[in-house]
Amino acid sequence: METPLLSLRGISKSYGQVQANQDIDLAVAPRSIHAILGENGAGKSTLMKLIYGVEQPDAGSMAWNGEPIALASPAAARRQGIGMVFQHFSLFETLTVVENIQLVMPGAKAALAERMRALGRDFGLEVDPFAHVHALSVGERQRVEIIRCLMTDPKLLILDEPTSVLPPQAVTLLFETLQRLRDGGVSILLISHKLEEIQAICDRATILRAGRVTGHLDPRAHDEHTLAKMMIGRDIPEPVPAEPVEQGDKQLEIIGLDYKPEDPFGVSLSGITLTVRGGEILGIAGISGNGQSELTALISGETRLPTADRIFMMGKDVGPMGAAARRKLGFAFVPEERLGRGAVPEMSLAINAILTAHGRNVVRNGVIDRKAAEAFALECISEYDVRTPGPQAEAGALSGGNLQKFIVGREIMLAPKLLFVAQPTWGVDIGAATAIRQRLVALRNAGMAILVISEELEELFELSDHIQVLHHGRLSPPLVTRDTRPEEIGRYMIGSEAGKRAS
Ligand SMILES: Nc1ncnc2c1ncn2[C@@H]1O[C@H](COP(=O)(O)OP(=O)(O)OP(=O)(O)O)[C@@H](O)[C@H]1O
Repeated sequence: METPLLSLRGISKSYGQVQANQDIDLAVAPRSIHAILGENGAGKSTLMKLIYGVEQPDAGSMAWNGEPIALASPAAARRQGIGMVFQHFSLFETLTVVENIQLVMPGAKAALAERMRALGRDFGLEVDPFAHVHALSVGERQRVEIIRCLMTDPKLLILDEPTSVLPPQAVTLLFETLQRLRDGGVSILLISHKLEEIQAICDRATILRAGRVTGHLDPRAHDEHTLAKMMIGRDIPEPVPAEPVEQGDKQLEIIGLDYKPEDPFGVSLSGITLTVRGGEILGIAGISGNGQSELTALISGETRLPTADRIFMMGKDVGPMGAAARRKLGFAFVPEERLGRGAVPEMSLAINAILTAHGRNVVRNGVIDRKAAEAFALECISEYDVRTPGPQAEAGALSGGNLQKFIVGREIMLAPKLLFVAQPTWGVDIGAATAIRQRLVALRNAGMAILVISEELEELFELSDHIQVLHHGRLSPPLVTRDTRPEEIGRYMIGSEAGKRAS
């Protein structure tokens, strides 16, 4: 057998009591696209951090082209020829693309721009080097991150859930790029929860469960069902069907809302009109950056409206009200950013529960009832299958998907009349994603009004009774999901449907 580019033997890493990686063996072949699969908390990110030198293993050894190596830092990994593109981009928005590159690479702007263009041509990563980053789409920003890695001439490129932030068209382009890179001699390690993507481009896959390797295989030789079962150890649950429900009260109504954000890079909203009734799920589709964050802040109460008569919740004019006042009316909210907005990373899960659950008897006469808070957190952990040592664990120590499960669970447990969830299953594994969607549909069947913003069209089709599409700060009319094809939504997403109507 050909000498692997990278091989790991017996790699282990613990965080306190948690054995994040145990006795991992892995061989990455030259010129291959190798997927790392596993449910939330299985240890995928930890393994990538060990390979990129961000963390050090407690035990085990690594070899590069058959020679032993130890990677003390990301700089050491880069010198060896290992590059990593993180899920969260690290670009300065006010600088141009080439200025961002200059921060990490020596060289004059003109020469760097020329190299960027050459890499762009070779690998299908076209971006204008002199564009300002704030003006770029998410897909273009990701290309900049990849180019920045490629400028160091890596032999191994690590990508952590690269497609979760991309609209469908950009995913296809990214895959073409990855295949060209492989054909050009680069190996790629790819974390993804999307099995169809893995089957489309990966040559090999390694499956992790609870920190251990449960299998190495060729993903194209197995169907999605088998792969999913190997990952989560059981069959994927079936979706809950939406039952015919009598139309409930209007729990959220937005009427002709215009809004110009203070942020010069923000998106202005115009003529936003929508209604969510009890017993209904309304989905908002669209590519991020089309006004989603502005609309989300206005609905959650993070941004207050100076004018009245635009946003109503449970029949009350809430536009000028803050977030806490809206919650008192029976509104609950799961934000897109889990750390910082959804949870405070340095605090325990029990304390994080109190942040929004103070109405649930966990605070008495202004004093925190620690026992009640712990019991609430514990119930959330067991109901939503949050993998963590317990309510005293710090939120920041949970894997991304497990924290998402906790936050969604916490908000649902508040039994709101109106629930607003942004990206309900971002970074959540397929087993947990199905479980979250099942809950949402069951709550709808029980009469709750639910608003979902998601970039995943399939998810919206599974969940929503109606879909509206946000594009350039305008919302399409509501489309009845069962009478609508995904291509129609796709046309609204890129603005061609609205243009057709106007002309
Ligand atoms: N800094 C840390 N401190 C304590 N525990 C940690 C830390 N980082 C990770 N862990 C724990 O290690 C385990 C593996 O986490 P990791 O982030 O590697 O999982 P993952 O497979 O990438 O999950 P996800 O798909 O949710 O991103 C989890 O139980 C997590 O809680």
